[in-house]
Amino acid sequence: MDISNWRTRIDELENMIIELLNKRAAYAVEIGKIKKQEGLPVFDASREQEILNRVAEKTRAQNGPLSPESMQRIFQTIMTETRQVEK
Ligand SMILES: O=C(O)C(=O)C[C@]1(C(=O)O)C=C[C@@H](O)C=C1
Repeated sequence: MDISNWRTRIDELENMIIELLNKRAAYAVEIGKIKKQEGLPVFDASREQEILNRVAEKTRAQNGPLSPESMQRIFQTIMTETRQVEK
């Protein structure tokens, strides 16, 4: 396969990732509404740590090519941005 074929595949995956990230954020918006009703803070350090641990574990099990640390950085950014839509 040539570069342009691989890029087409990447483009397709990006569309899926965008859709999934927006779906994830939409669920978080619902969590944000409940937190507001219950007077809870948006930031939940223990939940974020739990996600980061699971992300590293799953990435390790898949054997890369992304490292567990790299995947954790990606998910940390996702959660930081998600907090913004919950406000
Ligand atoms: O699970 C929650 O409580 C959320 O608000 C969602 C979420 C996330 O993006 O996964 C976002 C902010 C919190 O700090 C923890 C997790």
